[in-house]
Amino acid sequence: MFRPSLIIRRPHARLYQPSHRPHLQLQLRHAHAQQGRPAYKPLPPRQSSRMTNWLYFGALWFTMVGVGSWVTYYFNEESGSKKSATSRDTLLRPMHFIPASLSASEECSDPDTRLITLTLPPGAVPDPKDPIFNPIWSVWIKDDDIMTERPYTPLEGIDERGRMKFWIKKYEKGEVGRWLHSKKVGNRIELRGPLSTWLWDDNKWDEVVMISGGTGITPFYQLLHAKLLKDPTNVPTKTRFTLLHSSRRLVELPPAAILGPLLSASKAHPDRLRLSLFVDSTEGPAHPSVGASDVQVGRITTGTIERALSSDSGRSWWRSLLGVGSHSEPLEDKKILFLVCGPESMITAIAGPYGRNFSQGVVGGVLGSLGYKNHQVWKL
Ligand SMILES: Cc1cc2nc3c(=O)[nH]c(=O)nc-3n(C[C@H](O)[C@H](O)[C@H](O)COP(=O)(O)OP(=O)(O)OC[C@H]3O[C@@H](n4cnc5c(N)ncnc54)[C@H](O)[C@@H]3O)c2cc1C
Repeated sequence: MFRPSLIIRRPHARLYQPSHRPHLQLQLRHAHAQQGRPAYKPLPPRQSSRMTNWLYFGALWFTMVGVGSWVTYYFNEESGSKKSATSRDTLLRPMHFIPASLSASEECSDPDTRLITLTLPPGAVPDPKDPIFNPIWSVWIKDDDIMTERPYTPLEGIDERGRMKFWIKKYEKGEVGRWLHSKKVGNRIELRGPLSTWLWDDNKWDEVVMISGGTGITPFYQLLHAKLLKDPTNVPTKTRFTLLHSSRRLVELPPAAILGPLLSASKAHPDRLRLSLFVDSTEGPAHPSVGASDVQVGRITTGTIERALSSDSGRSWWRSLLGVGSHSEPLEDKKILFLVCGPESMITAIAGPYGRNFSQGVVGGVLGSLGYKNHQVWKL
């Protein structure tokens, strides 16, 4: 997901794909002009008398006034519907950029990342209950300076006031991430969306295991926020979630705004959510809300997946997940899904490389060695 090869560089022409509506309006005007032509056709010559002339000019006058009134009325009505069509166009939509305002930009313990909040203008806020906002989705944010766009994941979706919060990383030579970090509160940022990243089904999986690295946690946080964190009293799915997240150092772990709710939910509902954090090393600057005792040191391997799934479980959950000691159901029939998102090297180590042309490729890496098949693994 965060591999540079997935960065979609669209031709500029597509960024400015004009609305089809002005074109339609032009067509309508043109059509009416053509329809109007016969009204100006010279009438056939007649035998005239004074009375006939009066009747003739009277009828012509009424016709012209009538046609004129109709045309005026029609175009006024048209412009009314055009107005509402235009305002509908300002809703957040995939085909049109709309202006949002940067309403917050907060530093994180990792100086390469920021929590950025963008707010849509009131007329642009879509209905958050629209199924199109079913997790997992993202928006394209446009860097106005170089006319380049990148997808980013609203952590908590979109609220009724049009706010979307993002955890965004900047790269040393990266374009849009650095540009976003440089923006100040009040600045205008253009975006379009939603872009459905991956479709979720409340009833499809018994277990969903998410494995992320760095900002690859954002789609998983979005999913968990929608299904568990937002309203723990009304959880629409029976799926049990496990999140295994790794960062290089403590300081690079996600900010408290992300880890706090996850840690609380995993403590309050261990039967619904398990969370394990991994770092390469505990040396270096501290993280404000996570200490060395809260993390495991090392990469995610076969052993760490097994251990994470079995940790504090007296109910042998991991045994059924991994098929250990269970002969009743073949592993590939289990309703378990692994979602993997992060740097390409991590995705390859956990689930094998992507295939050609952005296809999923076969399952390899740790999950391949555990026996999981393509329908049980998705590389975001
Ligand atoms: C669906 C989806 C959702 C996403 N959500 C998020 C999110 O919520 N948060 C987030 O931070 N990211 C997210 N991303 C990643 C994001 O879209 C960008 O890919 C990322 O921010 C990098 O973009 P950039 O323009 O800053 O860097 P780019 O300019 O694209 O550069 C990316 C990398 O390539 C390197 N690079 C750049 N130019 C060169 C060069 N000339 N030679 C060699 N190397 C170079 C950079 O140093 C950097 O390491 C998401 C991606 C997808 C596909």
